[in-house]
Amino acid sequence: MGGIIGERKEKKVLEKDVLGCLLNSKDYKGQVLTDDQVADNVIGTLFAAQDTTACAMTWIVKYLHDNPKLLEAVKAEQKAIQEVNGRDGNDNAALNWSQTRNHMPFTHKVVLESLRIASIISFTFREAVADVEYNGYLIPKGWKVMPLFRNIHHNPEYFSEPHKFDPSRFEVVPKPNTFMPFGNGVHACPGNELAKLEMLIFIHHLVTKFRWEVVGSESGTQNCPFPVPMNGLPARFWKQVPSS
Ligand code: HEM
Repeated sequence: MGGIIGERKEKKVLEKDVLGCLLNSKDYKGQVLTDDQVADNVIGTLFAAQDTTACAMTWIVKYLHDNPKLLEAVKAEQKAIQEVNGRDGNDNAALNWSQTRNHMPFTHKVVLESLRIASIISFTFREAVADVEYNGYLIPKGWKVMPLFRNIHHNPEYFSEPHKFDPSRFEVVPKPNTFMPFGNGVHACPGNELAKLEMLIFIHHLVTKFRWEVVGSESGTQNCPFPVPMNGLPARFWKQVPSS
């Protein structure tokens, strides 16, 4: 990273990508970020954005594989969209925004249920900025508090049969503060909508173009640091021949 600041002075760095924004950003005193701060932010974003979404997608592949009836329902929904896009004879017509927002209600519930069960980020930290009394306990100012999202997501009081993969439970909106795969409050995930969009697009292409078989998967979960199936999810994929 040694040369970035030097080069910044000579070249106008692109502003439209993440690295460009970081290299060009200035604080209220007009100070740019140091190379270490730029590197920290790039690594942080990769960690927060890429690994989380990749883990979520791994679980989606597993849950759909393990629940053939749900897979069929997702396929039906996605094939209907594919058919509409192929009507003009163009099999490769791209998905559009409205289709991802309005024509994937079941797939969307599959995404939410995957996020609930897998609880990719299972907890966060907050610091009490004032004394707080909660349920007869005093949390003194300055103490750290660790909300455990996974415990809330797996609490049968909020989600009946919490270990059952059941996307239909999202036909009813969960009670406030019981479903927080992207956290909550000022530090809630800014990539929330992007991540869900990526998952919908991924599922569309996965189920309309491929069939797959999980080979030799093991039960259990491994945290590296986000949860993935134990020893990964070895799978074989076949490209489907488009139906005439
Ligand atoms: C399935 C994918 C993802 C999950 C489950 C996830 C989950 C979370 C959670 C739980 C937090 C902590 C919120 C809190 O402490 O209240 C968080 C923070 C964050 N996420 Fe995500 N995230 C995902 C994808 C993304 C993507 C795609 C991006 C960026 C493109 C992103 C960027 C961030 C950033 C920058 C923060 C820190 C926010 C802050 O501290 O103010 N995440 N994410």
